[in-house]
Amino acid sequence: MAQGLTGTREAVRDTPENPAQQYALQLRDVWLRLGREVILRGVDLDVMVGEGVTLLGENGAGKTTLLRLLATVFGPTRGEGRVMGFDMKDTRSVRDFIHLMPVDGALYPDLTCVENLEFALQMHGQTGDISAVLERVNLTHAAGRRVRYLSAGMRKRLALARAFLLARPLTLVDEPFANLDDAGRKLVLELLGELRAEKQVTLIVAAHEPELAKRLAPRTLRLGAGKLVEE
Ligand SMILES: Nc1ncnc2c1ncn2[C@@H]1O[C@H](COP(=O)(O)OP(=O)(O)OP(=O)(O)O)[C@@H](O)[C@H]1O
Repeated sequence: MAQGLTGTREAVRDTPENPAQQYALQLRDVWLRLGREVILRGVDLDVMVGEGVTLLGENGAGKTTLLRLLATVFGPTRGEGRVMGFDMKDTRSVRDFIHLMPVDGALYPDLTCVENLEFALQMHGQTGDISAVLERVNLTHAAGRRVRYLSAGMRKRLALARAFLLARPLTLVDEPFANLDDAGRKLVLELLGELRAEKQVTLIVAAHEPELAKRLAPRTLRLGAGKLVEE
C-alpha cells in the first residue's frame, strides 16, 4: 500500500530542516475521474527539486491531464499530493511556484508578443528583460504583432520565451517540440535546459519525441492505462 504523505509539514519553504523540502512533487495513490472516464488509477510519484522528467504515453493516455492535475486545474478524485511541499488542496500556494506551458501556448490573442510577456511578469510580480528573450527566440521582428497573427511555431516560441522569463520553480511543459522547426526545437533544448541547469527549475515535459525530451529531462516515465511506470 502506498505510504501517505500525512505528517509532512505545510509550508516547507519556511522549514529548511524539513526533509519534504527536497521534493518538488509527491503523489500518493492518486486517482482522477473526469466525467465517466477514469484517467489516473493510483499514481505514485516522487520528483526531487531540480529533476527533469519526461512523460511519455500514447494519444489520450492522460499526460496533459496529469500536468493539469499538478497545476491544480483538477483536484484528485482520490489520493493525495504535495507540490513544492504544499498540499495540492492549497491551490493558491501551489500556484505561486508553478508555470504550465500548454500545448497551444495559452497566450492572449489580442495582445502583442511584448504585452503577453509584460502581463505574465506582472501577474507573478516579476521583472525581466523582454527584448532579450524575444531576441533569443527570434521574435524581435514580431514583438509588436498581436498573437492572433502569429504562426503556430511563432506562438510556440513566444510561449517558450514566457516560460523562460518566468522561470517558475516547477515548470510543466506540454509537447514543447510540437509545431517547431529544427531551430525551434534546438531553442527548446537550450532555454528549458538553462532553466534546469542555472535556475534549478524542476521540469516535467510531456512529449512524443522521447529522444529529444530525454536530453532535457532524462528520467522517463510512461503513462498507460492510468498507471505511471518508470522506463
Ligand atoms: N476536461 C475533461 N473532461 C473529460 N474528459 C477529459 C477532459 N480532459 C481530458 N479528458 C479525457 O482524458 C483522456 C486523456 O486526455 P489527455 O489530453 O490527458 O491525453 P494525452 O496523453 O495528453 O494525449 P495526447 O498525446 O493526444 O495529447 C482523454 O480520453 C480525454 O478525452
